[in-house]
Amino acid sequence: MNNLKFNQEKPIDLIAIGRLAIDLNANEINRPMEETITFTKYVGGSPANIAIGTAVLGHKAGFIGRVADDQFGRFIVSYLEEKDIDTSSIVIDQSGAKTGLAFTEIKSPTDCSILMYRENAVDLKLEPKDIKEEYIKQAKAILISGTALAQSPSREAVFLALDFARKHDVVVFFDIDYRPYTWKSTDETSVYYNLAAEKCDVIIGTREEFDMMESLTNPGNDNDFVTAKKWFDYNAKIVVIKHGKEGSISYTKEGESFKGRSFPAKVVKTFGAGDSYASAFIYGLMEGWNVDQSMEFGGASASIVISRHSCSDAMPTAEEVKTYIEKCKKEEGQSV
Ligand SMILES: Nc1ncnc2c1ncn2[C@@H]1O[C@H](COP(=O)(O)OP(=O)(O)OP(=O)(O)O)[C@@H](O)[C@H]1O
Ligand SMILES: O=C(O)C[C@@H](O)[C@H](O)C(=O)CO
Repeated sequence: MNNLKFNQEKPIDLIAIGRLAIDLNANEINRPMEETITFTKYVGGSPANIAIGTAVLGHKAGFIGRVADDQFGRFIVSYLEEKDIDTSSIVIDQSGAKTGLAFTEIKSPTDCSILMYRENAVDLKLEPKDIKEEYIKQAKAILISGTALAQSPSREAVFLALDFARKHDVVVFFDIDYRPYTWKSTDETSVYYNLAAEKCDVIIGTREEFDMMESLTNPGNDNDFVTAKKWFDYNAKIVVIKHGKEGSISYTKEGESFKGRSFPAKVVKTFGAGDSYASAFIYGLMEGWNVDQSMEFGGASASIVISRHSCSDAMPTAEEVKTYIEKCKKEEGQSV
């Protein structure tokens, strides 16, 4: 059991809101992008990855976002539909805005970076009129992703979605998803992230992302408990701080804390860990599992995805994750 209350009468498990983009992952890995010749195209964008992860795990996902009226936009919508994700609230944008491109550089399994082409990005053209109250009302939970707060009108659209979620008994997950290249200043980032976080039930971020959020209000703090405690005075029930290979730590409003382990991984690339962790963690919570069981599921999913070339295309089924956990525990001599 956990401390979240999902309304089981709602037909959609999780609606993700925000970035639908394209990943172009280098095929010639373990070298700088200057030496890369070919790339493989995948659907990308953190909230898109999380929605895809949710669907592959076996839950019903939906999406609110905008795509460009071009080949990339059609590829994205088609891929989501193949995963049985509801695309009825994806708007085909006619402004000429372009799909965000993430060129990924895999210099080594531990030295990866992303070259972002996000000029006039279509995902940030999301408008309040794209947010349908009747659609959000159908979800047990929504996921907002911090990058969608970076510019208007996307920013206002997200805050409207938050208001509808709070009005209709919809649990709100906030993946901080801080991508500096999308913001003008850290002060602006910190202010808007804090305003959004006040309305959320579960906040997930890395230590560095929380440092950014606290840069104005509690500069220099690196204490995870101090970070988490602040949000329980608002709507938060669970706060998760991710620590890469070291795993994760969570705190609950009731005063519990849990350490999430990481799992062995034959790392191909590091990115994708956060999105796969989030989708599997949310899956566990929606299944009614304990917070620590859900964290374990998230950690195992992450170790699978970083061992594969893609993010979205690499998302595992619930059976794959469970089997991997059992395999690791057996090899570690633990009772399964
Ligand atoms: N090298 C690794 N080996 C095993 N598990 C890992 C590794 N890196 C990350 N993880 C798992 O993934 C979770 C999330 O990773 P991380 O803390 O890097 O989040 P993130 O920075 O949001 O990820 P991303 O790189 O996708 O942005 C960790 O808590 C851990 O469980
Ligand atoms: O979220 C992004 O814009 C980048 C993603 O598309 C990419 O898959 C990644 O970095 C996932 O963590």
